[in-house]
Amino acid sequence: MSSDPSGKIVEQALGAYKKTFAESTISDTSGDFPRFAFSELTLGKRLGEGGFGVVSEVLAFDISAHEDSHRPPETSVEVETTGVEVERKEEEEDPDFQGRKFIADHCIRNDSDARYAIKILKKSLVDKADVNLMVKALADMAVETHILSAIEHPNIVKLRGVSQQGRYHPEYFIVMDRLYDTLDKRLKAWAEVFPKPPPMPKKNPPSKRQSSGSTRSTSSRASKLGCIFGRKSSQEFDDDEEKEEQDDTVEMNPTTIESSPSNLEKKKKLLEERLVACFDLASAIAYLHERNIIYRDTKPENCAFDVRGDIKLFDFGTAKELPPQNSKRDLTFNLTGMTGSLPWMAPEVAKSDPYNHKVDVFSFAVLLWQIVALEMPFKEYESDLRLFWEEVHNGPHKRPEIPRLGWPKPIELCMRRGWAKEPSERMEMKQIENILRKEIIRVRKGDDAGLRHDRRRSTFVFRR
Ligand SMILES: Nc1ncnc2c1ncn2[C@@H]1O[C@H](COP(=O)(O)OP(=O)(O)OP(=O)(O)O)[C@@H](O)[C@H]1O
Ligand SMILES: [Mg+2]
Repeated sequence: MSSDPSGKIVEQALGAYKKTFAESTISDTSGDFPRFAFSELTLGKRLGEGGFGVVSEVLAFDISAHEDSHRPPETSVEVETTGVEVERKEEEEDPDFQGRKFIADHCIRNDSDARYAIKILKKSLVDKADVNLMVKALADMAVETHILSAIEHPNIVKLRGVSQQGRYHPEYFIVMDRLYDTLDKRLKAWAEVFPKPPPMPKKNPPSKRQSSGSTRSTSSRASKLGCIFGRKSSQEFDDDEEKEEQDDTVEMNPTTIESSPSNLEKKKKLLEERLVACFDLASAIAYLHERNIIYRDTKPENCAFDVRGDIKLFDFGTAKELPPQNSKRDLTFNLTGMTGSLPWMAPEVAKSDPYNHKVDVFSFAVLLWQIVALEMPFKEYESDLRLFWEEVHNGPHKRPEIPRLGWPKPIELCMRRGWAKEPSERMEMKQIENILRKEIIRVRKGDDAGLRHDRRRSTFVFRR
């Protein structure tokens, strides 16, 4: 990466960035974060890449060689000291030095794991010099920096530092916490714990569709989700453990192997783990909505687990701050259409109609279904996009299937009232968060430990 993008690209990217924060009430505090030159970083493994960005772990921040350029202008120290003491005193008092040192000193955990990662524009994108793509990529990075600098939630990735280069430089980067498995990877691992049984021979013709908003698919893991949420409801799952064990001895029943006492324990743990991930994400999105920010790209690829196993939302390039008048809920805005990823995208976004924060509720409801069902939503339309448009975004407004025997009613409610066609009929994320909290407490038989985000331990973020 060499030359600066042309003035025209910078101007357009700045324009797009400003549009995102037209009447902003959240301040960009990125100037308060420790700053680093790209040449100070020793990068390790490449952790992933998206449309614009590539993310790599940072093995070292070599701040010593560049410290001179960071030192503030000489200040007069009115005590008699030696030159070395003056220097040390200046360093100790300089918040920028302290922030940089803090990151440099903490960048490796337990002598081996990188604690931080950087996101920088993909070299191939910069080299391609496609004006429109570059504008979008630079604007996304600027938006992401602004939003991440202004928010703090235990389930949103933390910004730790920024690049010294200006925001519209191709070598601009942000430093954040290094995350591990993305949710899509974890979903596959969860699905493998209790593999999908072979399809049962059909005894009866399929019964009528049980509810509005179901898809065509009846085969799926979702239909046998009894084995994950309890056959009838998770309440009965809790109450009828013994009975269930006996029921499961039916010959050829594919759940036989899965329902030994130790497997029941495993299932419960897995259920709880997944519900906690859903609750944490709901809480993160509700937090954004309280600040008038819409996320617009909720999907498993944009969620990942940290070293402690807590889920985090990241990738804020497509987030948007709504104009303040949205305090009158359910006003809609003319925003960019087709933002996000199709299976989780609300119909109004797909159709480029005006929309508001309820688009995140739609996406979350589809994601909730995915985490419960351990299936890809709308996969039956994978090879027929036209049919997907016809049946999901238009016509019958089909939705993922909720099995006939049902999941816990509150969970079903979050799905049905989350992906309602009319945004005004969708619940608020806060309501969903509260429902999920109650559900976890119920599954844990009253234990509410760790479910108050405002009381959770959060790692220290160094700012001036
Ligand atoms: N903090 C992190 N720690 C570890 N891996 C990360 C982190 N942030 C992102 N990744 C990995 O890098 C990938 C790309 O990141 P991200 O989604 O932010 O980039 P993007 O170019 O903005 O993506 P998109 O095309 O989805 O908009 C992610 O899918 C994930 O695998
Ligand atoms: Mg992404």
